[in-house]
Amino acid sequence: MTLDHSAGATRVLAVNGGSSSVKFAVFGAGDPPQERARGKIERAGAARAVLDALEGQGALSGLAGIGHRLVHGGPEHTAPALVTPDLLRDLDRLKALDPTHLPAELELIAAFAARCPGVPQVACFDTAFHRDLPTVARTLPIPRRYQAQGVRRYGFHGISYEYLLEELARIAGAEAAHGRVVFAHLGSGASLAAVHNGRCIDTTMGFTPTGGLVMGTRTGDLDPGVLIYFLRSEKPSADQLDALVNRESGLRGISETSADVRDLLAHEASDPRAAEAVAVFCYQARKWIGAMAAALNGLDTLVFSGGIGENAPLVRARICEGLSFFGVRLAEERNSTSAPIISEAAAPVTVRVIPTNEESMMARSVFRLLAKTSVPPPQGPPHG
Ligand SMILES: Nc1ncnc2c1ncn2[C@@H]1O[C@H](COP(=O)(O)OP(=O)(O)O)[C@@H](O)[C@H]1O
Ligand SMILES: CC(=O)OP(=O)(O)O
Ligand SMILES: [Mg+2]
Repeated sequence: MTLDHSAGATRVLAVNGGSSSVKFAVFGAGDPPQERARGKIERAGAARAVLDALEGQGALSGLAGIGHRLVHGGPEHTAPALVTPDLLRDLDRLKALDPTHLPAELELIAAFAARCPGVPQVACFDTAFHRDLPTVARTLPIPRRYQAQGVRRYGFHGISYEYLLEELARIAGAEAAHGRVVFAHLGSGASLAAVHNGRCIDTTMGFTPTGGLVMGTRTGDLDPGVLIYFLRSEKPSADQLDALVNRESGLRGISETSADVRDLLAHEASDPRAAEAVAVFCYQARKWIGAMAAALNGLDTLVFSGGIGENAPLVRARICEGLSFFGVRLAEERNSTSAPIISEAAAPVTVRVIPTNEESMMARSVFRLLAKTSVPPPQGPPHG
C-alpha cells in the first residue's frame, strides 16, 4: 500500500483485532474519514508480528491517534475512551469475560504503546452500542446476586452496528434509520441487533460473543443442560470447554470440515454434513430475525452485512424464504448481485445489503475524541 506522507497529514490508524485475524486501516481527517490504506494480517499470532507488518507498510508514521476495537467493555465502558493506565487496569480485570478476544486486543495496545510512544490510543467498545438494552433484554434468569458481578447480557459487534446505522441514515434518510430495523452482522462471528429510534432494544449475543446465532466455530445459544452433560460425562477443564464451544463447534462442528460458508456452499451437493451446516445456519438466522421483529413489534428494514451477509446471495435467499409472512420478499435478480436494495419494490420490508466498516467507525470515534479532548498530535516531521 502507498501512504501520503506529505507534511501535516493527520492520520488515524484503526486496528480491528479479531479472533483469527487483525484488520487495519489508515484514515485521513474528514467526515466520513478518508480511507488511505487497509490490510489484513491472517492468524496474526504475536502482537510484535502485527507491528512489524504495519511498520513495513508505512502505516505507523505520522499518526495522530490509534483506535482499537475492544470486544468487551464490561458494564462501565459505554463510549470510546482514551487509553490510560487506569483504563488498562480495569480492562485487565475484564479479560475473563471474553478470553477469545480481549487478551490479544490488550496485548496489541501494549505493543503499540511501546512502538509509538506519545501517540494517543483510543479504545472503542463493541458492547457500547448496546448500553441501553432494556432490563428484559439484559437480564439473565439466574440468581440475582450474579448481577453485581456483571453477569448479564451485553451484546457485541456494536462498532459494526453503529457504522451500519449511520450508513443507513446517510443512504436511506433519518426516517428509515429511526424505524424498526434488524441488522444482521453475519461474519465468522455472527449476531443480529434490533434497533428502533436509533436505540438497540435487543441483540442475539449475550454475556459473551459465544451466544445467540450459530457461528463459524461457536455454538451460539446452547441448552445449558448440554454443558452439564459434558461436565459429567467427559469432565472437561474450563479451557477444554471453552475450546469446544468457541472453536470446535458451529459450522465447523456440524460439517466436520470447515467454518467457512464458501467451502460449505461449494461442497453441499456432495457432502450432506456441509449442507446440514448451511441449513442450520439459515434456519437459525431466520428464527432470530423473527424474534428480533417480535421485539420491535414489526419490521421496516432488514440489513445484511458481514462477510456472509454481504457476499452470499444463496444464504440471504434461504434465510428470507420463510419470512414472507411478515413482508420480507426478495427480488431474485437484485439479491443475486448483492444490490444495495434486494427486496421487491412493493414489499413492506426493505431489505438492504450494506458493507460494514468497523475501521471507519473507529477512525470516526478517534477523530471525534481527539477533537473533544484536544490531545496534541505528536511533534516532528512525518517519516517513512
Ligand atoms: N463470497 C462469499 N460467499 C459466502 N461466504 C463468504 C463469502 N465471502 C466471505 N464469506 C464468509 O464470511 C466469513 C468472514 O466474514 P468476516 O465478516 O470477514 O468475518 P470476521 O470479521 O468475523 O473475521 C468467512 O468465514 C466466510 O464464511
Ligand atoms: C464480537 C465478535 O464475535 O467478533 P468477531 O466476529 O470479529 O469474532
Ligand atoms: Mg468481525
